[in-house]
Amino acid sequence: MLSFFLLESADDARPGRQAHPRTDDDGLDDPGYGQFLRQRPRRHHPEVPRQRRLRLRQPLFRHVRRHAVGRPGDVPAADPRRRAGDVPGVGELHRHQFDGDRHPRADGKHPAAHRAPCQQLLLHDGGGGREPQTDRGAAARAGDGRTAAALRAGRTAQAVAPRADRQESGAVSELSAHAVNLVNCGIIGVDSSEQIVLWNTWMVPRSGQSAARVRGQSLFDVFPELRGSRVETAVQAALKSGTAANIPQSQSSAPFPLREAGQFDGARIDQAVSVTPFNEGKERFCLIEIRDISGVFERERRLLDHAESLRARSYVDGLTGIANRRYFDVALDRELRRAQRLGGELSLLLMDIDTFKLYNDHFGHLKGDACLTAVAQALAAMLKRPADVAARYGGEEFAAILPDTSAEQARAHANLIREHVASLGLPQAPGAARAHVTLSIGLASFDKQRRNGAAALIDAADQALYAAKRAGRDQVMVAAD
Ligand SMILES: Nc1nc2c(ncn2[C@@H]2O[C@H](COP(=O)(O)OP(=O)(O)OP(=O)(O)O)[C@@H](O)[C@H]2O)c(=O)[nH]1
Repeated sequence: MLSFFLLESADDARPGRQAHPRTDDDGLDDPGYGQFLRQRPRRHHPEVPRQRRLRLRQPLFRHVRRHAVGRPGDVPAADPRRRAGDVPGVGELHRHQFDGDRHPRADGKHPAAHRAPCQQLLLHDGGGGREPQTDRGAAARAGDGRTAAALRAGRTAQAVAPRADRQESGAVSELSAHAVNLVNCGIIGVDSSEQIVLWNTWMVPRSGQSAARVRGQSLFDVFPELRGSRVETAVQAALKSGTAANIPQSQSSAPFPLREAGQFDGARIDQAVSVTPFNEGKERFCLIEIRDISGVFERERRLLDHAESLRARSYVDGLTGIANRRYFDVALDRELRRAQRLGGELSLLLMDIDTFKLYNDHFGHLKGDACLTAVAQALAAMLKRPADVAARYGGEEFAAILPDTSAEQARAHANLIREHVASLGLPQAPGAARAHVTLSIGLASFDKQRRNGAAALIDAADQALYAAKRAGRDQVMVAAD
């Protein structure tokens, strides 16, 4: 059952008050709507005692406009999170309805006797400024073959006749009108000449345009930027050949200049737009549905960011913060293929901290970890080219990939790295060959004939590293040809 609210604003109650345009709750100029509210109580309910009228202020106006459908005695039902007491005046509104139902009036008549003529459904007409259709025939008409005429007349608000008198088709039409204004998406109807005949309540605060302002105007005058767009093509195809279309997200995520309700200078909301033709009598119309999918986009973006950060983390060594073995493998493969393709040079360094077992045994594992991290950071700091890669190869072993670097250049750079690590002055354990932490480095370079794969290159660098160890540590050895 539909609900009927009897309303009067505090301003309206003042005698002799001059009617003047009022700004509606969306901050939009909507004189018709304000006037409708002001005039209604007196015109339609002269017999209701003044003291029983509600004195509504703006917050309640907003609430009622948003939650105008319910049953007598319901708490405002459109928003289940709200209860009657949440908005000042709403509880009163419902009490008022109860009172009207339960208690006899001063003149002894049961309120049911005066309720019928007072029945009004306050359904926002999108700022149309029209009187609601109070004649019972209007509801019925809107459901029959004259819907097209009703659309042209812009009847987005419809009257509710007493239920007993309602015709089935009229009731269906009323429900449709309510649904159009309650759905959580934008609905625009255009006729065969692309003029707007339907503009639901959702559109008003997001476009900054009331139904009264846009009704009868060309869609492309209201939104000039849509000219030449995929939306225009889709609307024309719908009107000319009856083809429905979804506007692909890839072409534009926000074709209509719509923003969060009430935010006229923020970013546009992301939109899913569909265009559907329909016929009414001999005339073809087109329905444009606009759904706000900003939330979906935002969630997608967050998921992508999360996936990206997981991927990045999966390539980082947890202890030292430089690339891990997994990344080293991927990078070496990529650089080798590049060198093979372009005939370029590529050198690989394998580095090992000398007598690190002694270090660990003397200072303990935690200090050992700190030493590994310091050496790793020193190594990374020495590799400045964007394509260079410093990685922890495993345990106390590190690797460096040096693209576009010959064996001779790599040897010089390896010595700089070794000296830099030595210069850190990290104290070694007693009994080590040096008083500070040092590196041994094995070097191998890409060779198209013999060392053209990752395994061969790593093996050659490894052998050079062990040669450096055998030769006394703290030195660079180049793999033999
Ligand atoms: N603290 C710490 N120690 C590690 C880690 N990974 C490997 N090590 C230690 O590194 C040491 C490597 O020792 P060895 O392989 O015998 O080689 P070394 O003592 O460095 O001697 P040379 O390589 O011949 O100079 C071992 O004691 C490992 O426990 C790590 O992540 N943290």
